[in-house]
Formats: sequence, structure tokens, C-alpha cells
Amino acid sequence: MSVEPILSVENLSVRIAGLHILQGVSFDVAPTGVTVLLGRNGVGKTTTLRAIVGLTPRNGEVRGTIRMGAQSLLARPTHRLVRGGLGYVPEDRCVFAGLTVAENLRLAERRGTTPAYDKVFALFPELDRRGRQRAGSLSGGQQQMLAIGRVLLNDNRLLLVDEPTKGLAPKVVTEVAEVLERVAESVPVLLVEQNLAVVRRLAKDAVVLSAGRVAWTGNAQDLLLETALTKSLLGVGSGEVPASARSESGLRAPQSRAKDGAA
Ligand SMILES: Nc1ncnc2c1ncn2[C@@H]1O[C@H](COP(=O)(O)OP(=O)(O)OP(=O)(O)O)[C@@H](O)[C@H]1O
Repeated sequence: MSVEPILSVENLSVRIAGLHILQGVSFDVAPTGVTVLLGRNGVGKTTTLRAIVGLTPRNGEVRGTIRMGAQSLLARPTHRLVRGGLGYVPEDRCVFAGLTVAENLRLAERRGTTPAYDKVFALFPELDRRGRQRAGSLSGGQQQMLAIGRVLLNDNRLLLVDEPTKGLAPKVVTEVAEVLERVAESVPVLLVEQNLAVVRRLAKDAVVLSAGRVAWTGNAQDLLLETALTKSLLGVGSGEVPASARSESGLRAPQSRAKDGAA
């Protein structure tokens, strides 16, 4: 990567409950756009994000180097990382079901900063309209919007977003992808995503994990061009992305061919 990465992960090793889940993972995240972290189920994608944001369980052991700019992230408490501009949208969304939308947002405000309600409500007008609704009664898509909106209230240097489209209806998947596309115009995103139509729409760079190791890194659009490669790495060929999803995503064909860059 010729430009300085916003995030650099080197030789990351995570052991939890006697399992060696990540076994020397190294990759960079570009300072702009979306870098997607791909891989089959259970290869360690969520474990990677959680290690970056300091949420490995207490019985786990994390080794290696994680840097955001010049700053080392390892062993720093999560609240400090978040205050330092690392935004995290977890896979299970983690909204407070018994609280209203407005209360969920208020809880995310960082002391000493001005929360960007205007920006969040411009992206998600529904959160403004539904301020008094209990978060637990929102649809899955609306909860996802709340989870993303909550993080965007504050300034971020990097966003980690874990499977934001999981379990959502196709129309809502498109809405979430649109929002992330707009978000990524101003803040780099490390995205875990299984939906290849969404990857095709959003991702510039790709890192593919396999069994706790990096199996491939490179241009995401190049990767998706190689049906046999995506099939062997992900268990699904990019050609299996429905044509409707492709045209919906408004993507153009990538210019270059995939590198044979297995790490
Ligand atoms: N706290 C834990 N205790 C025991 N095993 C764990 C723990 N967290 C993760 N694992 C195991 O580590 C492996 C990687 O899990 P992880 O959630 O990172 O995978 P993933 O690539 O995100 O999977 P998916 O795509 O299914 O969400 C899995 O085998 C999982 O069961």
C-alpha cells in the first residue's frame, strides 16, 4: 500500500478458551474508502474486529501489533479507543431495547464533544421521526440504522462495521449499503460483510481470512471478477451474485484483473 494506512495489523494472534483462533494475521486498512474483511463462517472475522477494539474476552490472549496511525491500540481499554476515534458497530447491533431511539442516541454522546445530530438525522431521517419509539420495537433494518447512527454522532478516524446487512430484507440491505457508501466518503471503514453484492458496491480493498490466517489481500473488485477464486476462498462464486443485485448496486466493471496474491 503506497499511502500510509489508517490501521495496520501485524502478526495478530488471538487465543480464546484454548483455541488458537487468529494465527498471525497481518493486513492494512487504507485511509479512505471501504476495506472488506471476508471469509467463510467461523474463520475469525469478528474475532479480528473485537481484538482491534479491545473486546477480546477476559479469558483470551491477544498478541501482535495493531496501530491506528502512530498509536498502538493493543492493551488499551475500549472506551479510550472509542474516544480516540475508533467507531465500532457490532454484529448484534447492541441497541438498548428498553430505551427509546433518542435515549439510545443520547447514551452514545461523548462528553466534551458536540454530537452531530444534524449529520445523523440527515443520513437517517427515520431516527429523528422515531425518537420516542422503543428501540426493541424497531425493525431489524431500523435497529441497524440506529446502531450506525449512534457511532456517527461522534467524530471517527476509522469505523469497524460487522455484518451490517445480516438478516435484513433485500430492500433494507440496499438502504444500509447506500448509507455506508455515503459514510465511507468521509471516514474509512473496515467492513465484515458476507453479501457479495454489497461488497461489490462498496469495497475498494479486500482481506480474506481462512482458518485464522490471511489467505488473500488485494483489490476487492479484482477478487470478485475471479469466480473460481471467490469460490475457493469464500465458498461462493461472485458470479452467483444475482444480476438484479448488481444493477441495483450501480457498479461498473472493474478495470484490472486479479493478482494471484495468496499470502
Ligand atoms: N468467546 C469465544 N469462546 C470460544 N470460541 C470462540 C469465542 N469467540 C469466537 N470463538 C470461535 O472462534 C472462531 C472464529 O469466530 P468468529 O466469530 O471470529 O468467526 P467469523 O469469521 O466472524 O464467523 P461468522 O462469519 O460466522 O460470523 C469460531 O470457531 C468461534 O466459535
